[in-house]
Amino acid sequence: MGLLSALSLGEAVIILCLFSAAYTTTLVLYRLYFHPLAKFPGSVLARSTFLYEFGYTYFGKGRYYLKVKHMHRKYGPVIRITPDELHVDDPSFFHTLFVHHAVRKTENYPRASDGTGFEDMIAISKDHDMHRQARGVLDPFFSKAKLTEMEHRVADRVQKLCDRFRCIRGTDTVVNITNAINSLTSDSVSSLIFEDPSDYLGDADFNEAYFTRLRSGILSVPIFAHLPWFAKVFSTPILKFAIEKATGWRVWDDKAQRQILKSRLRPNGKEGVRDDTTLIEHLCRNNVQQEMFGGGGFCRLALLIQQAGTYNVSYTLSATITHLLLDPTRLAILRTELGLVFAQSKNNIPTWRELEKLPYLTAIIKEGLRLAFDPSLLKSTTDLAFRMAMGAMNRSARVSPDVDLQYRDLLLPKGYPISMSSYWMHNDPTVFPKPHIFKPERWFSEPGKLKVMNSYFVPFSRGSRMCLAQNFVWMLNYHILAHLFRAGAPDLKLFETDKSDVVPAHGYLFVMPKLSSKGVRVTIH
Ligand code: HEM
Repeated sequence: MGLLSALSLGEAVIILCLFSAAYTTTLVLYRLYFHPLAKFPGSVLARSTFLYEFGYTYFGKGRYYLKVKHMHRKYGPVIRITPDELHVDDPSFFHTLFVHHAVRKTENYPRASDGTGFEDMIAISKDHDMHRQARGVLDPFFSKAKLTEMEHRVADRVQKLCDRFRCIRGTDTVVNITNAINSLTSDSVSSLIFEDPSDYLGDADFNEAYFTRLRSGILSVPIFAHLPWFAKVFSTPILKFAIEKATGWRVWDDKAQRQILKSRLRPNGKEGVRDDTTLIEHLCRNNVQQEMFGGGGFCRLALLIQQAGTYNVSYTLSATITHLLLDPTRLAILRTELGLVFAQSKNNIPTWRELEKLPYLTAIIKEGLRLAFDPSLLKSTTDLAFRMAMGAMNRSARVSPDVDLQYRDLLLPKGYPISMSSYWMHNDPTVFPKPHIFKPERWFSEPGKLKVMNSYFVPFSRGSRMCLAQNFVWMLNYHILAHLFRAGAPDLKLFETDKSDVVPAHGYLFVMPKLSSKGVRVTIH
């Protein structure tokens, strides 16, 4: 106190600056020369500061994935892309990194959740053993068998979407398909979790405002991720209340609270078993402790699952639909295939099981998940080399807590995140010739080639932390595409939409097309 009061303001500022400079220099030197990852190559800025990643993600509008690829070209297949993280650019390592729990323990990298609003969960759970327990109770609910029992919930909503299209048919109304599919997906996911699900499909504009906010939320993730104090300010109770009021996100919490009460009040024996069971009821009946999902319990879990994948589904499907609408020849092949199955199925409504036997439809869905686009949209061949297929542009990281991982002659130390990007695998021209072309027929290759393609096809990741809802995503894809393109379905025509509205261009938390895109829009005839 005595020393401080003896200093003038100017002197105090100088001392503070000197102290900060000394601290920063020491930290940078430590990161460059003494850190356990110091021997791994990469640009000096990437190895010494997180600002490099922030700059390319925020100011570069989600283009760090391109910079990372550039660094690989210069420094080799294993590089250090932040002070804490290694990145591998070699598909042969994917199945070593993303492993099943029987192979070894896998933890999540907490920084990957920073800025998403789910920092407390780090997807389902950071810790390996906690994660195993949680997936142990969640996986049965998302199994193919269980989803087949709940299939009518998705089929009914697809029907509702088609009915709405029929009502609009012949008018000049422009429909935003991206928002419509977002609504369909949100309502379908909601129907798995709550007895009182959302009804965005009933909104005149398919709840455009909600999804616009979701999109701007995705764009602001880098700010919240890199400035944690900023996120803390926003999570103060008053601001939280204001944000929840403004965004309407509170609605899921309220629904979850009500659902927990309802489910807990039901008898636990056989008489409590119901056909229209929900995820929350499933957890209550299995006496799962809420703490398994962190301090927020079932409510946080419900919110996570509700929001985890709707954006991905609507982006992928909007792109697939665009490719088909721009390609009458392929669309005709699909329509012929669908005609047969609709004619032969009970009540002219095929089931998921029947639809997944259709080879062309299946190839279209796979190609949509791999997602390609037209190279003529790009200005230069350099662009072409970089922007070809979707996959997760944003990398995905795993931590091996107990054992070092071997990559060729390198030992990748345990306890540090190692990441990879499926984007480059889906985009490998040696496996997917002309990867920029949307070509479902590529999935009819001879068995040897197909085996390699399938091992490079990882839209849902692999191993113990792969997507919880991949079966659900397949089911949704089958129903939506089959009903939109069956004979007699309303005819969709693209409105002021071209491939640039679906070309992956920005690698934020989720992949985004050009930021000026208004989504895929159609008129209905
Ligand atoms: C096209 C659609 C989708 C794609 C491509 C996709 C892809 C993925 C991927 C790659 C992961 C692993 C992330 C990582 O490595 O850290 C993942 C995890 C996850 N996904 Fe999806 N997803 C989709 C849709 C959905 C939907 C609709 C839901 C919810 C109903 C969902 C729920 C989850 C959850 C909860 C996790 C975390 C799993 C865990 O930590 O164990 N996803 N997803």
